[in-house]
Amino acid sequence: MVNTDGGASHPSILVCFGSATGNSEFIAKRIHAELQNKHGLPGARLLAMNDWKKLSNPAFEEYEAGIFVCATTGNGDAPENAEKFWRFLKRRTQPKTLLANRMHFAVLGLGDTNYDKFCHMGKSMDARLSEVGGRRMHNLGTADEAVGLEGTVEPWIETLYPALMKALGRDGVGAKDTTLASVGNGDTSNKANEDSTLGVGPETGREGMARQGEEGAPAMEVERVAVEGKVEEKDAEPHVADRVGLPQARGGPLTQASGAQWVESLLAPADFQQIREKALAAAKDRPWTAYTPSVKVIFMDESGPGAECTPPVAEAHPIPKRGSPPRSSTSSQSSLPCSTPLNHGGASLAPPAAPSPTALKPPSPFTGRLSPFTGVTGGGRAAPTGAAPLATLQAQGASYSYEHPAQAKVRHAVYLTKTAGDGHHSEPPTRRVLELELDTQDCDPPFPYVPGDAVGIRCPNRTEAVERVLERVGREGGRAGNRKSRLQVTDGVAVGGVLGTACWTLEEVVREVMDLEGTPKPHVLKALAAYTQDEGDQALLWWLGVGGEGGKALYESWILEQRLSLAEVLELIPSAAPTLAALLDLLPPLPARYYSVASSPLVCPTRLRIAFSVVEYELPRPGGGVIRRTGVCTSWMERMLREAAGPASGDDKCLYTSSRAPSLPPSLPPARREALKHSRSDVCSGYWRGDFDVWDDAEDGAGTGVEMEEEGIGSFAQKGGEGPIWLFFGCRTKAGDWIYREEMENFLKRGVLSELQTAFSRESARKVYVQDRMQEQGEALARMLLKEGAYLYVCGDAENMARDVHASLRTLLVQHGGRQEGLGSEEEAEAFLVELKQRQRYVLDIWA
Ligand SMILES: Cc1cc2nc3c(=O)[nH]c(=O)nc-3n(C[C@H](O)[C@H](O)[C@H](O)COP(=O)(O)O)c2cc1C
Repeated sequence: MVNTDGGASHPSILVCFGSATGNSEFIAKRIHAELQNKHGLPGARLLAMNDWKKLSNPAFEEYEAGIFVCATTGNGDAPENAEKFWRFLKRRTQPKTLLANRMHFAVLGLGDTNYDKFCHMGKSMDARLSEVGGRRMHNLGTADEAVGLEGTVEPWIETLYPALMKALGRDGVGAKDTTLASVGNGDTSNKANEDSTLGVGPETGREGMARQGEEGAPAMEVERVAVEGKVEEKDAEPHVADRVGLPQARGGPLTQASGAQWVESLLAPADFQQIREKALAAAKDRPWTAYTPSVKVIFMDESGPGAECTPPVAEAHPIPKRGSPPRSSTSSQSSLPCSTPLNHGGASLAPPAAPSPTALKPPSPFTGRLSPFTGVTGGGRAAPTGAAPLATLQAQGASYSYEHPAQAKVRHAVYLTKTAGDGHHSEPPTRRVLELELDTQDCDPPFPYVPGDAVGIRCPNRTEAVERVLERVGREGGRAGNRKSRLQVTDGVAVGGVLGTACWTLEEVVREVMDLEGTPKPHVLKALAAYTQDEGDQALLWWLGVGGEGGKALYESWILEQRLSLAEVLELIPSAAPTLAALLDLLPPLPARYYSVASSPLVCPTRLRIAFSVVEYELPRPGGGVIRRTGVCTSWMERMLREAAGPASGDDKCLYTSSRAPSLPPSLPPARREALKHSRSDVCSGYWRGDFDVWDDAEDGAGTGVEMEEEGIGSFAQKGGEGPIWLFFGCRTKAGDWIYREEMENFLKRGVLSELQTAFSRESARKVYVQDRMQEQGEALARMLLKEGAYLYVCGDAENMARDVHASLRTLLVQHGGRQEGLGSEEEAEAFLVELKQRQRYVLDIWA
């Protein structure tokens, strides 16, 4: 959380965020920095919405302008750091004159159209601010993560600034950035307020922004910053080597981007040449925009004051405790060595890309870091509604977070999928699912978790990416050329919270903190143009960054569709050499990747399991062929484990395991302990109450969809007698990726499961999915849902599986419920399903 008040008495502008996974926070930080550094508004205050009372002037209604960036989480809910504020704002007793027609406001909502209540918070907040007397200075923006946030966010921000300046009566004053000509639809009239009284304000979604772009002045036309070849040295700090402004375009022949092997497949050189020529033509006679980073990098001198700074391991990741944490039942068990009973169909290690043979090493610390999250994962993945893990965590007094992660050791890792070479199967595996057990025993305070939690793994950037960036920032000269140089960052925008006050080495910052793997946003490319020596490269980056006249289409087809990372862009554009300050300013922090917990704290509170697919996929390559891509974190985990494990030994099922003796926590009742010896599942805290479940595991993506299976079924088992439990499970092939098969069959045999329906999509000419199996069992399912009060849990892919399952449910309800149940049409069935969701009887844990 950012301490945002800075002591200024009556700042007039608030930039507030409500964010669960960091997107809104990052956007708000960027807006705040740009207001301060580019638009001459140093009084702007940045804060998480809940922190409004911490301001030196907590009378939020007295601020002249408020910019609200808010995500929607849960089932249309406010993120935790906005909840309090939202409760305050929507209080019925709030006077209609709360904002006294004084505060000008703008709301940017973040959401995902895979969810039912798309951008519900943004829309509601926009409407409510208007209801209580705020004056809307800019259209509501609704950014959709399903198609990429930047399509809405970038134009919304571009048009926000002129609208804000107009609202403050400062048109053009203090604006250093000449992109301010476009006013967008900054209607501050009362009409704008009237428009939003229905609860959904005038929107600026993707289409809305397109319209707005047509009306506003195109950015290309207004960027007129003359830089006549001068490289300005703006910062007087020793060792700060920020080059500001654009070097003189040299003309001369285009540099042919050779592209090292790791990006060679991304773009044919011939295409590249053509593209650069187009960009040059588009950029002809266009002036450039300077870029001024708002962060300052101070390289520490070994003998100077910096010698006292603390390296990040000790200082940047202390685990803060809030008072003395109360010992919960979970945490009290945390020092016990725990069981890892392994009795499932794990595959022997048959590495598709085995490392060079080495001896098996003893378990080593997991160099990634763990941070818990409120039931969410990156990439729009949701943990089940109803779980409140972070609250649990906080109740226990620990406050691990992205910035303060815990460290864990790997105790055990095994492939759950069978692979070619395991002695049983000659077919290559369709995919590899790895189960990993992490030991959090050394965490102080304990690292608690509950079923339904997701844990974030912070992994480093790929070595190639790190090397590329180090080489480029090294061109800045001075200490930026030395990867071991310690540095501190001040006025940091994006990564400030992660760096804290510790001094990191240059290499650490590049490897662990900046996101080099994400696709760079257009504004990043535009800024990069200012750090590029070659005329063709400059034109290309600028063209991609400003959009318009083909640049936007190129950005989509070349950067977005190929999912080029920043490091790959640098590889393809050899003359681009941004400074470290620029990168720290422009890039978001490397995000944690979230995985649902696949174990139960009651079996062992200090052993935490996750199961994930090693992400590998292909994208169509422009001009034919395919581009192979791999997931950053899952590949890293697999590689790390392989390196630790050494070569596969014939009958070794485990990729990696430790020698700890298994034992169960003594506090469990004897009967329960006995039961647990025979299964790896356990009870959970009341979340799973259901009667049947659907898990589909056939899709790509890092999640497996099965991770809560143990929890769910274990919970049902414990609750025994509440009703039958049906499980629909889908994957590609029975032999290849039916993970946890043994457990499922065991549950069936023991009567824990009443029905197990499997669907294998690649076993026959006709693809069979879980929804097909559900149709076959339509009558029973409709009866359970309509008459027997069944609960339904759907877990897995959001885009295809969850949608198809939903459609199937509608159909089977009409077919088997029909008129006598009041479900004569699909619309009526849909209304019934919506109600089921509201009652938490139809719960989704899905991800795109
Ligand atoms: C658990 C979870 C629940 C979500 N629920 C919704 C929702 O109900 N409606 C919506 O439009 N988006 C929903 N989203 C999508 C987020 O709003 C979207 O990913 C956004 O970019 C997150 O921004 P943040 O990182 O600032 O939290 C949900 C995402 C997660 C992870």
